[in-house]
Amino acid sequence: MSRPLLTVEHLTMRFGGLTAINDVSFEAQAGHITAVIGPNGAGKTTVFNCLTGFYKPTVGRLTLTRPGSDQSFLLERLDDFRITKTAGVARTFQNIRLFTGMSVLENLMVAQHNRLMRASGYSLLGLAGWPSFRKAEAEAVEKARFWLNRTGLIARADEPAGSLPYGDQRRLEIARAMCTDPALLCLDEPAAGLNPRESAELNALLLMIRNDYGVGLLLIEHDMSVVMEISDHIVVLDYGRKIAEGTPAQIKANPDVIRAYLGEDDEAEGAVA
Ligand SMILES: Nc1ncnc2c1ncn2[C@@H]1O[C@H](COP(=O)(O)OP(=O)(O)OP(=O)(O)O)[C@@H](O)[C@H]1O
Repeated sequence: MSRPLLTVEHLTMRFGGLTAINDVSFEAQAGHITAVIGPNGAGKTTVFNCLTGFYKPTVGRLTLTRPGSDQSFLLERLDDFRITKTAGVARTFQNIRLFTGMSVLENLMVAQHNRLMRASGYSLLGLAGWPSFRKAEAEAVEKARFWLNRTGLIARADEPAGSLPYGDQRRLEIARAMCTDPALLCLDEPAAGLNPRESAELNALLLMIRNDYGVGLLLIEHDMSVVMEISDHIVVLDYGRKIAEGTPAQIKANPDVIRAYLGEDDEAEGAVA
């Protein structure tokens, strides 16, 4: 069997006297959607921040193995920009972070800045007209337009990103992350603030990315209608510890998860429907 896309081993993160993550281990596979769930303060965002280089873990090993190659990267040893560029880990944020004054298309061009600068030879002359830059620029526009098509945003390519409805901005963030050709896409609460129709569109988009591009998705989400419908595997955290992992059916039936997070009353029944 091929190696997992992501292997998290004994991850521990302490902030002074507070242990936000305590000896957490799990795997995420390429072409799968893995969700990390748990109550507020359980440590979900801290896991993402360790994976994407915002924090250096106190203890633990985070291994990313690019599919179809033997290349593995220890993420905790890479600078944050190399985590995206070399290891292929992209992320979106709980609070949308777009360049709101730039157009939708320009937001996707910025995501490809590294490739364009390389093609320019890092010089103004290069920017002005080297053939390699012009070719890279045309490819970057093509890739941006490709993802705008796939996310249903192509008609809005020239509008300022900040003028898009909230659900469109969330999809634009995902399109921007996809423009970096990630092996692992980390999404921090992508359904936050979406109405039921937008949530359903988000589910379809994430399933398309999983199915058509074989990307591994790692998802933090409180909306159980999203988590239970699209996840292949769920990891449950509580007070920084992993208390369960398994399929959606296993997680829904797990007494520890019900006690700590999902709840047993009618309200929780609705939450996991
Ligand atoms: N930079 C930091 N400094 C100190 N404490 C932190 C820091 N980042 C997170 N924490 C603490 O770590 C714990 C886990 O926080 P984290 O944001 O990872 O939880 P979460 O599961 O993502 O919560 P939520 O669902 O509310 O976003 C919390 O007690 C939080 O206050």
